[in-house]
This record gives sequence, C-alpha cells and structure tokens, in this order.
Amino acid sequence: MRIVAALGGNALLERGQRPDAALQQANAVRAVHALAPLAERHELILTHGNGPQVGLLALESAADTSLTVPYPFDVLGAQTQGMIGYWLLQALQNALPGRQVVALINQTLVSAADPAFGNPTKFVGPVYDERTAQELAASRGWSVARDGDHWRRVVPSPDPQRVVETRLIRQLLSSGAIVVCAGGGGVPVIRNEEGKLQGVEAVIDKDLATAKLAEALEADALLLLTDVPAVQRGYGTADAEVISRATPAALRREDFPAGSMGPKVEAVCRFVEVTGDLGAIGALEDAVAILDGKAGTVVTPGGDYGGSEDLRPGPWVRPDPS
Ligand SMILES: Nc1ncnc2c1ncn2[C@@H]1O[C@H](COP(=O)(O)OP(=O)(O)O)[C@@H](O)[C@H]1O
Ligand SMILES: NC(=O)OP(=O)(O)O
Repeated sequence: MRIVAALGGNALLERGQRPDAALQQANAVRAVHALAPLAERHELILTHGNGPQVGLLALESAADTSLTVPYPFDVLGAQTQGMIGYWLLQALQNALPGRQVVALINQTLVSAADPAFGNPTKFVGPVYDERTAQELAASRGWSVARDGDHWRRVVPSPDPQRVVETRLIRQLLSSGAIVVCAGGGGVPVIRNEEGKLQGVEAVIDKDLATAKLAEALEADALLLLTDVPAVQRGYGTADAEVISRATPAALRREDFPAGSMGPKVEAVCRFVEVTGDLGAIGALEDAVAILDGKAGTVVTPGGDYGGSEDLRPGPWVRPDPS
C-alpha cells in the first residue's frame, strides 16, 4: 500500500515547550518510532508541520539588527524544511537501516489571487496570553487569534493547488525510497506573469497540502497524525464524543475550528471525496492502530471500515537496492 502520513508540528514541539534543537530532535525520533512499522510494510511518504518552528525563525529574523528586512515566510519555510527534514531523515535512517530516505526542499503552488492573503488564519510561533498577543500585534503589525486557551500569531494560508515536485516524488518512491516532503505544506510559490516560480509570504496548511499530494500520488491512505486520539463532536465540552467512523458528508455537517481541526477535516474529506480511498485523523502513536481500524477517526465513502484488510492488501516488496 502507498501511505501518505502527515506529522503535526506540535508532535515535534508541544505547546509551551522550549524550542531547543535537542528536544525537537528527540521528538522526531519518537515520531519515527511510531511510523517505522508503517514504513516496513508499506510505501511511505511523510510530510510534517512547521507552525511552531517557522514562527520562531520569524521572531529570530525580526530580532536580527544586521538585516535590512526580516526574511520572508517562503524563505523561513524552506529553512524549516531543511531543519525538520534533517531530523526526520536521520531518525528514519537510524530506525530503518538499509532503507533509502530522502528529505526534499520543495514548493507548493498557490494562487496569487487567493483571498486567504487578506485573511490570516495559520497559527505560527509560540503561544501567548491575550494581553501579550494584543501588544505584539500593535507593536509589530501582526495578526493574532485565539488558539484553544492561548493566543498566537496568524499568517495567510492560501489553498495548495499542486506540489511542484510531484513527478520527482513519484520517481523516488518507485526507487524504494521513503520520501519526506511537503514540510510546512511546501514552500509557498506562485507562477508570476512570466510563468516563473516565485515565493510568497504565507504558510501553507500541511494537512491540505498533504491531501493534494496524496491524491496526485494515488495513495491508498492518508493519515493525519496529531496530538489528539480522534476528532470529537463538541470538543472541549462536557458532552464531547469521539467520532471513530465517518463519511465526508457527515463530517462536513459538523463545525471545526479554523487553524487546527478545521483544515484536517477538510483535508481528509477532500481526499476521500475525490479518490474514494481512506483518510484518517488520530494520534501519532496510534499510526498502526488507525490503519488496523482500532483507533482514530477513519473517513471512508461509506463511513465503514473494519481494518487494513479493507484496503487493497498485499505486502509491499522492497526493491532490490542493487
Ligand atoms: N473537534 C475537535 N476534536 C479534536 N481536536 C480538536 C477539535 N477541535 C480542535 N481540536 C484541536 O486540534 C488540535 C490539533 O490541531 P493542530 O494543533 O493544528 O495539530 P498539529 O499541529 O498536530 O497538526 C488538537 O490538539 C485539539 O486541541
Ligand atoms: N504548516 C503547517 O500546517 O504547520 P503545523 O502543522 O505545525 O500547523
């Protein structure tokens, strides 16, 4: 089976954690520990978030007095792909000796006319209390919004249209490699009037980009792995209940917050609606259990799923490296 899995930015850096490299690298090793069994049995494409990290790099760049202007978000996005891609690359190589692993710097095409450029929704950087967030918004010209119990900076997040390097990713997969790509949703680019690729100031939602990629790669399953065991109806209320199976139509009747669960639900719905294959949302450590039908929120065209036997079965044969 071909599985495209997305790793939440919070899996590498939990809210409130100090962003030390060693801590994030250890978190990457933990994440890979949960994902390695999938890579042993299936073709694996791994994407990752970058919300906490790209916001941190933006703060660092803004504080660098040697710069005329701080680095733009496309450049910062590429930096996070390098940094997080390196941690995942090394963790995967150590967990799966003998396998070829590649971490790509890659771009995702968006529309210059996307209304998201005028309506920032993507959370980046650390969490603040409301007063600090409002002060930072006033002094730095940021947009800020509530993220659960906290406040964070928000930046534009245009809809991903296409992962520019899709064809190359296919080639790497067919050579047997595990591919880490579309980090932070991919570096956001437009095609300018001369038809050239050009970076734009935005952070793409990695779940929506991952769904686009999974569709283009004809994946059998899309797994969005995060820090909650499943999608809940009435999340945060006394009546909250887990949704373990759903159709896209049933999920679309519910309300989920922009910037967190909203884009994940939208991403799995789009993937299942277009492909008729399986999309799921759940906890990183449950990656294998989700595919076995024992955890997470599993979304299928019929809203039913018994386990991975329901997917097109058959072991993935590792290509001979010679
Ligand atoms: N209905 C819901 N069910 C489950 N989690 C929800 C829901 N609504 C909001 N959330 C929040 O969504 C978060 C996951 O989204 P996000 O922070 O964007 O994840 P990640 O960075 O891992 O991609 C959870 O930690 C949870 O607080
Ligand atoms: N770019 C992105 O969606 O990052 P997070 O998953 O960390 O929010």
